Amino acid sequence: ATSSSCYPARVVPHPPDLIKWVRREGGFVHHAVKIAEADPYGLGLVVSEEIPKGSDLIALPDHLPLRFGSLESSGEDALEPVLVSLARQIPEELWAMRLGLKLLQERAMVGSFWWPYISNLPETYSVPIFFPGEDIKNLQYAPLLYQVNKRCRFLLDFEKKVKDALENLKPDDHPFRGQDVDASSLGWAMSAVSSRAFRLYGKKLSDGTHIDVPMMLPLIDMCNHSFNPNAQIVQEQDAGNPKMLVKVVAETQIKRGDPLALDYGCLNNDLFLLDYGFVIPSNPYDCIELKYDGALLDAASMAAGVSSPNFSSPAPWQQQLLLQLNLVGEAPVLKVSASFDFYFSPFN
Ligand SMILES: C[S@@+](CC[C@H](N)C(=O)[O-])C[C@H]1O[C@@H](n2cnc3c(N)ncnc32)[C@H](O)[C@@H]1O
Repeated sequence: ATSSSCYPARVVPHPPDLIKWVRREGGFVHHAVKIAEADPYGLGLVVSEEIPKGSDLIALPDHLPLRFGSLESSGEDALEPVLVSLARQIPEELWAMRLGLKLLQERAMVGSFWWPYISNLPETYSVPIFFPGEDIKNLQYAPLLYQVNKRCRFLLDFEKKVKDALENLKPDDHPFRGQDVDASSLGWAMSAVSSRAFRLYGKKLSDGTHIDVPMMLPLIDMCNHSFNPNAQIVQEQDAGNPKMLVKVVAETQIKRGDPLALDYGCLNNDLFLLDYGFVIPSNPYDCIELKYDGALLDAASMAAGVSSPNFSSPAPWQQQLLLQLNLVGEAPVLKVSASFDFYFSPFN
């Protein structure tokens, strides 16, 4: 993923100017903020003059973020029943697919309000669900392979559910305007969301709290990631106006020509690769999961020519040590952070 540095094609070859669209829709974009090629990260935002710390860089009024909407709502923002029923079949951990359904619906709709945004999205994503089979195998690391396979299986199953749900619908009731939706378009939508959406405060509840809502933030999502960001997302509520304004504010002074960078979160490289299609060299949040699998270790030892390895029936003192190291027992997984020097050999 780190080596896939080519400029990503967009949904259409010459999409409309996103900055103009945001301004026309009542948003604010600092005059020095520009979209530019940010090799090797695709497109990005850069500044054309020095910007002081604390300056507003972008502000989006409440109607610009793309959200899924409430599954329970029956008001004017009510979703089509078929979309609600499909969304309910998506496991919580794959929340990106839910918002992905809305994205596909808007992509299929002629004259969609979000077309200027959607047409600027990358046409393809470098996430592992799109890797050729051989490359998936070459990931080698079991916990990551498990997640990739789970996502691929989900997409194939979900394709069938979507096709069944749409089979006998009248054209007017069809959420994707009669367009075919398959595992590949579902994967595109899920990846577009997982690599670009932010979880922000949704509407205020009656008890004053907010629920987290994933949303796609036009233009703001052109910012690439850094663990040393120079910008951050801020949500503001005007007095007397329940609607939220989502802003990007300069967290440091930004020099002319610098890219704008947001921190996507304290994620390990598995999550970066699965959701965003890139990894961070020397990621301080990276970790690996170890699991003691006696049978597998015996097989590997025999293949390596070790005589009577006996990993699957450790002596009581060895069993005790394995328990202490959390390598066997109730939760037999040991997470090891990449930032620590690690040396482990239970039988030495
Ligand atoms: C929210 S989008 C940012 C805009 C994106 N570069 C574009 O062309 O539309 C996130 C995507 O940008 C790229 N990206 C962002 N930060 C990166 C980084 N630090 N290293 C490599 N790729 C990065 C990855 O392709 C990621 O999925």
